[in-house]
Amino acid sequence: MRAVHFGAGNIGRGFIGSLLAASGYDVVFVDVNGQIVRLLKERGEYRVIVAGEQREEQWVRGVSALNSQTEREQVIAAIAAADLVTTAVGPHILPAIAPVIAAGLKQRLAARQAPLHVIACENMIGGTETLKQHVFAHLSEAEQQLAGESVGFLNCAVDRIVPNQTNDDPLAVTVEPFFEWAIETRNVIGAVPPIQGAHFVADLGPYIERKLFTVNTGHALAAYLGYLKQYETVQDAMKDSAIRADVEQALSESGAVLVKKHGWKADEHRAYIDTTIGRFMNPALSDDIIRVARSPIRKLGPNDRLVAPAVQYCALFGNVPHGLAKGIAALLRFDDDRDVEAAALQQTIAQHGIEGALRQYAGLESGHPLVAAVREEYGRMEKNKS
Ligand SMILES: NC(=O)c1ccc[n+]([C@@H]2O[C@H](COP(=O)([O-])OP(=O)(O)OC[C@H]3O[C@@H](n4cnc5c(N)ncnc54)[C@H](O)[C@@H]3O)[C@@H](O)[C@H]2O)c1
Ligand SMILES: O=P(O)(O)OC[C@@H](O)[C@@H](O)[C@H](O)[C@H](O)CO
Repeated sequence: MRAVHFGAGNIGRGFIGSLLAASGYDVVFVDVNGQIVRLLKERGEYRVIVAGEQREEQWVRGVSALNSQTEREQVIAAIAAADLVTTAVGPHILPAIAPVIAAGLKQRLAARQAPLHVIACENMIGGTETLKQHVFAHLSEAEQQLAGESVGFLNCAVDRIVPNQTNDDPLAVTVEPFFEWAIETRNVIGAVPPIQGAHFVADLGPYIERKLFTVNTGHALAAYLGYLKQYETVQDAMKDSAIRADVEQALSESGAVLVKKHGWKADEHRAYIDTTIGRFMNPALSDDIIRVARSPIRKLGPNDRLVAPAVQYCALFGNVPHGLAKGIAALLRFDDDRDVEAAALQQTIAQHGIEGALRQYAGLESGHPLVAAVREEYGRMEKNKS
């Protein structure tokens, strides 16, 4: 079995590539990072360090790599011969990789009709569906029809905390022990792709929302509130009892939405929240706040981790979730100049106020009750810097 994986970064090497190799796939990583591609080619293996109560090392073997900028034809040929194409590049990169995936599909469709599955492992609702739309924009109607018969685009929810790496070996990747990969079977063509440890589900909706509105919501609160108090890592921020209480409150609010909307059992969801908070506090990891806070405009999106559960909470319960509102306010205060989205967000706020930013990026009109709550929290942060 052959898999082509776009994005040999933290989650690509630390989770997807490692699980696919363990499942028996020959994994070809595709990346634009020349050093990582060269080392993967030279060595054909790398180390995953699982950092929990014990430290465990696993070797991922039999992998290779291609540079999508300089080896485009080889990437196309690899896709044409693959059983599985996966991505972990970041939502904003999906349009950039769509042309080469489309070219691979064209070559494949001309030669054979064996099923191919495509899975985008990005933190977003409908990530693979979004990738499909970008890919289909590069195919003719006839090609789209053919692709519809043999290419299954499967949405998924992917969960494993993989921080920015500080190992001496640039290929080694330190990860947490926990992982969960829920893959929707709705668009499977033929048999589900054999992936060890993946959880195949008929309807991904409850799983992606549980993951995004718990793990990523809590992470966002810890990062944005931690940034305001000048902590460097999520682990340090979570040791601050006030931040931890704020994370807890926001997760109780998003949890109320998830339990009511999807029928997750309240006690089981409570256990899921507790596990999540334990993961944020894992003393064997050091996760930079700047990584978790990255791309605040994306994270302010109407379907993303803060605004979506907050708006749904307002609609379901008729009042405002103040913990989530505080998270949104803290996001609006994120002004680290190493992050291009943070700079653009601060420029929008300077020109149009936080109401303008909430309208433009979150789709929230000024009359929405959440806006007043965010404004209040935002003002309080100005006074207290926390
Ligand atoms: N790190 C985590 O804890 C984690 C967990 C779950 C999901 N995710 C999601 O996975 C995705 C990747 O996150 P990450 O943390 O691994 O980021 P990362 O920056 O470590 O990895 C992204 C990789 O994509 C590569 N890339 C960029 N442009 C490319 C292109 N045009 N073609 C091929 N490769 C390209 C980069 O060089 C990099 O190696 C994001 O959507 C993120 O939300 C991350
Ligand atoms: O990757 P992002 O920018 O969407 O979110 C940052 C972190 O919350 C995220 O990478 C988590 O570590 C991950 O989603 C855990 O599964």
